[in-house]
Amino acid sequence: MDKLCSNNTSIHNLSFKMWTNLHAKLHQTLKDRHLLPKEKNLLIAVSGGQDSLCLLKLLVDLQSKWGWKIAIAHCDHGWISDIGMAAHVQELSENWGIPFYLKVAPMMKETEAAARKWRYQVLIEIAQNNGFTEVVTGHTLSDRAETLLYNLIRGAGTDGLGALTWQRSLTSNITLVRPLLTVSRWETWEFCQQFQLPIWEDIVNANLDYARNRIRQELLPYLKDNFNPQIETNLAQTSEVLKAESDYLEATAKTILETAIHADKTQLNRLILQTIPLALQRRVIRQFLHQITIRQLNFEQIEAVVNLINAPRRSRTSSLPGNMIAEVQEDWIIMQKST
Ligand SMILES: Nc1ncnc2c1ncn2[C@@H]1O[C@H](COP(=O)(O)OP(=O)(O)OP(=O)(O)O)[C@@H](O)[C@H]1O
Repeated sequence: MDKLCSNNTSIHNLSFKMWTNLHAKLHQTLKDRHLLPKEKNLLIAVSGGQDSLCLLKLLVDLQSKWGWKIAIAHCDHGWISDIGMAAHVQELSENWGIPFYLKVAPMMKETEAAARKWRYQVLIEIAQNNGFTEVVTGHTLSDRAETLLYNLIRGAGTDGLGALTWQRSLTSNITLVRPLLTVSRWETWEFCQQFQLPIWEDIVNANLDYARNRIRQELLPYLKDNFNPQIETNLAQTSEVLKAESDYLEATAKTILETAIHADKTQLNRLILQTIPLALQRRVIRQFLHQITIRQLNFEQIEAVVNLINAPRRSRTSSLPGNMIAEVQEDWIIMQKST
């Protein structure tokens, strides 16, 4: 279901146009990072929670300075816990006189991951069908810190630790933008209180069965109280640094892979790989294996192939996903089906 509602009646909440530190901070971030250029068509993803409401109010207040066209998108996952949420966001958009797009999931999404995947799909669809070039979300500095901890605990490498980025391409002409990555959840809450924004309390956020909620409500407060009051900011900054480093290493590895790979795409030249540092060897091997469609690799499997770079002739790995093995033949590491 796809629905557009627009209403240009009184914009009662928006008449209160006070300029706060958060307005100034966002305005400066947008100028410094060129995140949302002037005159763009912005589709703001609003769940109804404090972060996306804060984002919405800030962008609406900055709209006249930047000349954007703004609309709201809400995705209804069909969960019982979300009953009333879509109507709440729709009412807000009507009161504020902002065009509103609603998508309702045809079938209830069973997991958080499935819901997220569907959400991005439908946000792209709405943007594509209605000429929006930027999809904007309310992810905060606190989300960034939580994502870093979540991925660290799961054993992610540098790429996973720098996962939540300021922007990324959703399609060739639609960009996902997260302008609140230097704003904490505490700041968005205070802002919502100040402007009496009608926050929708998502009861799923209170469910401690979810690892993310335990990180937010138990682990981070513990680390804050017992280790470092600035932990959220520090983790978010670490994530920012790691993102730049992993981008650089990935791009360098890609260039090396292009010179080391054989024309038949199944062999890698060991002499070239022997001259580069271990950090790059691992990335070249991983990119190579991804290219030949071996994707779900664990640490040991990548290390087994990396070890072949300096191994004696005829060495080989044990079986890798996809029933493949890697074997040394002269100066080459060769991928083949295991027999
Ligand atoms: N049901 C929804 N409809 C529209 N936008 C949403 C919805 N849920 C979340 N969003 C957008 O995504 C942002 C992040 O929300 P949340 O942290 O709950 O999602 P997440 O699944 O953890 O994020 P990610 O997409 O990075 O995994 C919100 O600030 C909002 O902009």
